[in-house]
Amino acid sequence: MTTRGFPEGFAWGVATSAYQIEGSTAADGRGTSIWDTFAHTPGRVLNGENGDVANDHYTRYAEDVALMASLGVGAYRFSLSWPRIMPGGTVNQGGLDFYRRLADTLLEAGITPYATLYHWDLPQELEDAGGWPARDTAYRFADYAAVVREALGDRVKHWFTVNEPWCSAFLGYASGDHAPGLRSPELAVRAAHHLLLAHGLAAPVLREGDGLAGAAPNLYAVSPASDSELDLDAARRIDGLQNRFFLDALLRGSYPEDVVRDLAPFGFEDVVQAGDMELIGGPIDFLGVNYYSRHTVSAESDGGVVATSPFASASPWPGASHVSFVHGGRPVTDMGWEVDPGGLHEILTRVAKEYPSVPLYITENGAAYVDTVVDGEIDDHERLSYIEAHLAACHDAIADGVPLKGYFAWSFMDNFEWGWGYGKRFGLVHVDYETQKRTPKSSARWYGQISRQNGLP
Ligand SMILES: OC[C@H]1NNC[C@@H](O)[C@@H]1O
Repeated sequence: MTTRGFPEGFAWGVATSAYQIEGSTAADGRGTSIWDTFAHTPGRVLNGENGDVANDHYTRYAEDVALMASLGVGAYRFSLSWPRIMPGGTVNQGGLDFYRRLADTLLEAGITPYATLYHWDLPQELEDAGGWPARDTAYRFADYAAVVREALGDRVKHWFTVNEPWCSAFLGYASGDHAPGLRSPELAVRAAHHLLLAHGLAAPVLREGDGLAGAAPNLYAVSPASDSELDLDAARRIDGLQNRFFLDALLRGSYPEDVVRDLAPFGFEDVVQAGDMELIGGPIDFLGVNYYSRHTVSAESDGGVVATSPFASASPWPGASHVSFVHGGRPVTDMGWEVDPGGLHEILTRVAKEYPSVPLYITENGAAYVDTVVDGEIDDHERLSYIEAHLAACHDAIADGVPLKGYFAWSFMDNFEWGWGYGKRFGLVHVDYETQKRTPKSSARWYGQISRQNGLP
């Protein structure tokens, strides 16, 4: 019974990424990624865990697609492993063949493939040549996009260029919490621009013919801890780096002046070259929004940090010194992130109101909670409630005129949660890593029902 219907054709999906689930990191010609290197470096990932095996999805993809279909989801957002497709800069048919098989299996099951080209697993040889701080990497990404479009464009029509460029740039090169684990704000601001330039160069390639493309930034609702001038300015800085830097560039073709000013001490103005912003702000068919929580920002430096790794790290916020994050009193997930579905409504209506109109997808939304297996069942009512509340926020946003076209739950199944290893479970489907047994949680069955009925009770 649906009392809150979603628009006809709304895409109900689940999402994953290559390094987090595939395993088989040396199979069929795959090259090394920066996450292979990072995860095998002691002290970078909890318990020394890595993606060598992960969910063994590379060999179990058909089983996983059949499980998705049995649940009733209609779309699947996955990522392509760049080092599997172009190790050492040369095309690897063995890697492309895997994604051809995956796309064909999805289509045969009636599931629409949505492919992300970059979900953080840069080929190591490109990092050795300078990584995202090096402008040439953006052009190598465009070459990769052309190979992918040629090989998979007959099967895949929906493309996302880069996933969460904020994470790749600021966790990878400023805080060091993510691969390649560097701690240089100067490198981070260069990386942020070149990830967006990579998007700008690749989007026209992916949009040739009947291709549809966008990017998938991670956006947060942002509030000051108080209405003091210092807290208001701290919130401005965080909102600028987390949200407006990416939204303005992608949707307006310019960077916000206040953020450019904040980043000037890190050499940011030298990074942008003539023509870059026209490329970055070029036409897209949709924008992905990855949303998890709200930042409540204080100018007091004795507050907390947003946990992005179990290890002590440097700040991922160049130019935002004396900033800390406080809890607003809401329940938190196993990641320590506040549950705030109102923040999703806030972000969606803000993008729809303040930026040129573009169709939106929730490309990631979900929650980690500690799951307990009882007689082979997992009753993950907290995760189900989290998703239900955020879907209600989506429904309200659509009623308020937001052109929301779909929702991808993060994640289809438990997987490698970066610096946290396998200890944080976001999946609708439970994975026993000893046996690789998949078990749908109560949230999976509920979500599949919502998908089939295209609406909330
Ligand atoms: O932290 C949960 C997710 N957030 N966005 C990127 C994904 O790779 C993460 O697993």
